Amino acid sequence: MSEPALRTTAFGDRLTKAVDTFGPLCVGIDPHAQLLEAWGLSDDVDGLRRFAEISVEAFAGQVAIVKPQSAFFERHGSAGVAVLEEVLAGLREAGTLSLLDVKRGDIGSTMTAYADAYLSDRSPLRADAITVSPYLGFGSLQPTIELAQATGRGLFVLAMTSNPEGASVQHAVRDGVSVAESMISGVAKLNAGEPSRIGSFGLVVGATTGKDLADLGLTAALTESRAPLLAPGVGAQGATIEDVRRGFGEAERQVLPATSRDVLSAGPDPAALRARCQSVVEEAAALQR
Ligand SMILES: O=C(O)c1cc(=O)[nH]c(=O)n1[C@@H]1O[C@H](COP(=O)(O)O)[C@@H](O)[C@H]1O
Repeated sequence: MSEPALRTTAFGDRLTKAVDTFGPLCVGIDPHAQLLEAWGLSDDVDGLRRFAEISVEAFAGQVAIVKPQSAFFERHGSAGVAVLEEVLAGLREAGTLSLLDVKRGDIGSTMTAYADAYLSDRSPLRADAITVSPYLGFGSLQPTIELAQATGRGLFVLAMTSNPEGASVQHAVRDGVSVAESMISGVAKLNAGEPSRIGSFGLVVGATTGKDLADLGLTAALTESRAPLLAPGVGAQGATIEDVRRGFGEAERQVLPATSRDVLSAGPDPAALRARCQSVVEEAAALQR
């Protein structure tokens, strides 16, 4: 499939507007088996669909961006993936930005197919942005970069992940440059030509990594990259918004703190989910001051 060069409003521009309107929070839709049970739902496609409907109803129009995690839909097979399509369509209809968390990474020719799957205007699984893994080499992301640019979509490139195992790869140094820093430089180049405060190409930098950012001397590079910084790990993984403020230094204004279980555990009542979400939105507003 080849895509016509469509140039719509860049993702970075749309994200900047969404953050200005709703504040910087990203809420995840992660239908864990335990959460389905806690919400009184069955661990099957019917339970998944109800969970997804309630989540979209609760979060659309409340936060800057919503991040469905593909794995929790895929574990229900093709019918689960159909529910993921419904989530993405529901967010689109509500005018809420979607970030599909799929962490794709493969050789370039296969990345072309992943780009078609998630970033093409024709795909039923299209999202405003996706997460990608650059650990087959930053250059392997090129097909997704090109299609994102053509269709006004975005990518979030894994740089410093929130899990403790990530450091063994991401802190490794070659020719005086850490792997994480080389990912930041790659993204900075992509954002250089974009006019808005933040670019369309983001980085994933776990909220749990604050001390490492200082130790590796990365906060200035993060700021200069103009990348939106997805910072998962707030809540269930132990990080707080205050940790983000301390750890990201001057880059804090680019941070989208991300949380899934911490907010979802307030369900299934949509009003309770919205209330929990709003309390994190208020906390996260401190990052923009
Ligand atoms: O790309 C991500 O979103 C991500 C990157 C990372 O470094 N750590 C991380 O936890 N995530 C995702 O963020 C979500 C975190 O969920 P909670 O721990 O429930 O808030 C999950 O969907 C993870 O897959």
